[in-house]
Amino acid sequence: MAELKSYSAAEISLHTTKQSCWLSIGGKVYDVTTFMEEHPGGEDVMLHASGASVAPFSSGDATQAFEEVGHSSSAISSMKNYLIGTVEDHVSDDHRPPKPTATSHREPPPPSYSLSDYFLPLLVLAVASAA
Ligand code: HEM
Repeated sequence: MAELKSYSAAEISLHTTKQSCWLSIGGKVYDVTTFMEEHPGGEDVMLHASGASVAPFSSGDATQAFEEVGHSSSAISSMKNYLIGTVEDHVSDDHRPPKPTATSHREPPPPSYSLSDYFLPLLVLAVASAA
């Protein structure tokens, strides 16, 4: 597959009109200009989600808006038709910090044997052989 072009947030935010509407969803950039009219959710939601001026999505990131709708898997698979590139310097998964080494390096607890672990079977053996 050909390398996807990477776009800066500034460039993406220039495409927020009916004439040219780009959405940034999950670190990928989608040009939905031709799809807007057919979009079952309407054109306005797309314009809003792309809008650099809309407060909650000030970076023009439509990921949250897209996910909140709970789009069907067919909607998700149709997204590839509009894919034009990736977001430059994208921080994946809601700015998740780098993997904490403490949890990824958790060691299993050492096996602990108490005296009764040995004593009990021995006692059973002794009783059995005495019988
Ligand atoms: C490339 C991006 C997108 C594609 C391909 C897409 C596609 C679709 C499709 C196929 C549906 C019909 C229901 C379904 O199959 O889930 C739908 C519904 C909907 N979409 Fe999108 N969508 C996109 C982005 C967005 C964004 C950014 C929003 C912003 C909020 C949005 C809001 C909605 C809403 C509200 C509905 C529900 C309509 C209803 O059931 O009345 N969509 N979308």
